[in-house]
Amino acid sequence: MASIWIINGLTMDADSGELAKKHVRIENGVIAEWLDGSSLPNAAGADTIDASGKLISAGFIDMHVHLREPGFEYKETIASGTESAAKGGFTTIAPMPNTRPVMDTPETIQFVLDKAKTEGVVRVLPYAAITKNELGRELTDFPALKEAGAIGFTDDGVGVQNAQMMKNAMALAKSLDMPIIAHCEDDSLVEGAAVSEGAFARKHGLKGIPNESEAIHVGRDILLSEATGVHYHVCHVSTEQSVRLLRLGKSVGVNVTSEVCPHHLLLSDEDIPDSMDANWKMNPPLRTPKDVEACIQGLEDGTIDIIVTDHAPHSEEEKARGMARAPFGIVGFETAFPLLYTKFVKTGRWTLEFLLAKMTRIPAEVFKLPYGTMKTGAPADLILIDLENERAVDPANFLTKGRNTPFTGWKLYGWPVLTMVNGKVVWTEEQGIER
Ligand SMILES: NC(=O)N[C@@H](CC(=O)O)C(=O)O
Ligand SMILES: [Zn+2]
Repeated sequence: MASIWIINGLTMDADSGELAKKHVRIENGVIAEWLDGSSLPNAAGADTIDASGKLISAGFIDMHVHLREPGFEYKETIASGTESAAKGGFTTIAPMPNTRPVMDTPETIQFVLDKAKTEGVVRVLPYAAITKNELGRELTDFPALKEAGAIGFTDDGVGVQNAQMMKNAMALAKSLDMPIIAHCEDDSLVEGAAVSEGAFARKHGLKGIPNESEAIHVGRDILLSEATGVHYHVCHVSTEQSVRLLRLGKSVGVNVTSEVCPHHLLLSDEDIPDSMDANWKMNPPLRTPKDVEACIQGLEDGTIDIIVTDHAPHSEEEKARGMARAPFGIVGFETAFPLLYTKFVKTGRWTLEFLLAKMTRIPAEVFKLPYGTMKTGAPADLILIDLENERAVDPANFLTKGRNTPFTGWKLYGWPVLTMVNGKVVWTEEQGIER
């Protein structure tokens, strides 16, 4: 592999918070050298990428995504999902096991890893199910799944309803030094509701999903994590009560981490249009403005560790079934960074450094991954971002098969323009996907 220079890019200095011009050399897929931007390097014989005016960041890491393959290829494939991730600036993604068949055997994990290698364009680190077929009845073969390459265990899409089952899973995961990742939802409190308890449900006379349905599992599992010592990670936090319990758990030293999605930081149930458009239906649902603010503050004070998209593509036909009958979920890769950059960084509430850390360095730390860093010697997972130009979200341009987003038409800044994984350019705004 020839060496590559990315010249004249802007990097964020973590200490000063200033953007500084830098050049970076990539050798054999690894970050080899950073040079001060004052004079151009001698790049004879190397490929050169001019990053003038663009931000250089470590590629984003998304620890909660749905690639739908095997089984739901009409919604997404490993090819289309990783292309969408690349366009969104994500270089490492962790797909959930709620596929068909469920990723609950070494063979399914191997299938996903093989497909990702041959057809994917970004790094794919799969989770395996906690219970067979995600039915909550019988644990999967944790040692064999770890051996096959699963990076953690989760029944995402559903909560593990039985506390003893969860405790057994945690004890076993702990013995293998593996994390448990939990979709927190007590089914007995939900009963088929499509939206959160709150203003929208009241206005339309709908049964609502209560906040406790999430927080009860968070509280239960923090106690079980304390009892077993396992690294316990809470999926898509959406309620003020969950944030409170996480804060308490962390304050007494429980090994608990958590994640939040852009939509739970930007939208409340009061934003759902009266048309009942199912592109506003996801699980957990959009909660009250008070919950949104609690999630933002939880992220800001470190109670919530990282940002994930919960990219959950569905077909247009499925989403056209209406609020009551459409499946839960919205796409996320191609809007995540521009949304958060525009709404939190450009408005002055967050620093750019804070947002980047929540999408790169901290997810790598939480899941002990050697990515999310621009240090020399690290894999060259690098992205370039245009912070200057405003563009409206247009699902017609998405690389995901999903068109299910509530953010259509939002005018945003911070669009990625180039994505490199292991030193290979896999996507550019100009050329599209490069395999
Ligand atoms: N988040 C969603 O609304 N849907 C996810 C499942 C999940 O992450 O819980 C899906 O698989 O569609
Ligand atoms: Zn989930």
